[in-house]
Amino acid sequence: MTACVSPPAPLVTPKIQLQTDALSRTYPSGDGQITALRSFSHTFAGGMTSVVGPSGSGKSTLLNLLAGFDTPSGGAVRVGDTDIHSLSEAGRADFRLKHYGFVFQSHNLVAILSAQENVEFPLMLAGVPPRERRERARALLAQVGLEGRTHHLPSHLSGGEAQRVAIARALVSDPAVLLADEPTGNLDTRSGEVILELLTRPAREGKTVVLITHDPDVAALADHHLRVRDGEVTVER
Ligand SMILES: Nc1ncnc2c1ncn2[C@@H]1O[C@H](COP(=O)(O)OP(=O)(O)OP(=O)(O)O)[C@@H](O)[C@H]1O
Repeated sequence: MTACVSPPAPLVTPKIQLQTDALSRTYPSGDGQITALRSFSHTFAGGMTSVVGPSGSGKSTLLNLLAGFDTPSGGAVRVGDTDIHSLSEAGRADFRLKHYGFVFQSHNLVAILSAQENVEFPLMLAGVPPRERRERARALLAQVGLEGRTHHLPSHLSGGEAQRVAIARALVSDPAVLLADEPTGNLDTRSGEVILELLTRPAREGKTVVLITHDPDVAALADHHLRVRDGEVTVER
C-alpha cells in the first residue's frame, strides 16, 4: 500500500510513559521451550512506533505483553509508575480500560450494537454516566467523520468505516497508550490512508502509539521503528 498521509506535526512528549524492562517471554514447546521475546528494555518515546518483522518473530507476543493480555516470563511493563503485571487480573482490566486503546486488523466491534453503542461500550464498563458517554461517543464519531453513521450496525458499514468506529472506540477513554495490530491489513489503499491519518493524530497529541505492520510504507510513517527477529527486538534509526 502506498500511503500518502499529511506531513508530521511536531511531536509532543507523552503524557504517560510506556517502558519495558528486561521484558521476556518463553513458551513451552515439546520437551524444550521457545523464546518468543528476548530481554527487551525500551522507553517508548512520543509519537508512533512501528513494529516490523517476519511471521513468527515475536511481534504479537510483544504487543500482548505491552497490553497485559499475556504474562511475561521475566521483566516488567510500566505505564507511568504502574508495573501492569504486578496488578491483579481485575486491576489490570480496569487499568487497561482507562489507559489503553486497541485497534486490531479485524475491527472486533460488537455485531448487535450500533456504531454509537460500540464507542460508548468502554465508557459504560468504566461507569461513565449515560449522558456523558453519549456525548463523548458522538464527539469521537464526528472526529472520525462518521456523524452520519451513528445508528448503523457494524454489518451496515464498510470495512473502512467499521475500522473508523474501532478507532473512535479506542480513543473514547482518552488513553495514554494506543496499540494497533495490522489496522490497515484488510482495507483498500484509500481506507487505509484514512485510518493511518486517524492514528497519527493521537500520536502527535502525546499518546504513545505502537503499530504492528507488515507493510513497509505504513511502517515508514512512524516516528520510531522497532524490528523483531527471532524474539530479539532492535531499535532502527
Ligand atoms: N501461546 C503460545 N504458545 C506457544 N508458542 C507460542 C504462543 N504464542 C506464540 N508462540 C510462538 O512464539 C513465537 C512468536 O510468535 P508471535 O505470534 O509473537 O509472532 P508474530 O511476529 O506476531 O507472527 P505473525 O506476524 O505471523 O503474527 C512463534 O514461534 C510462535 O509459534
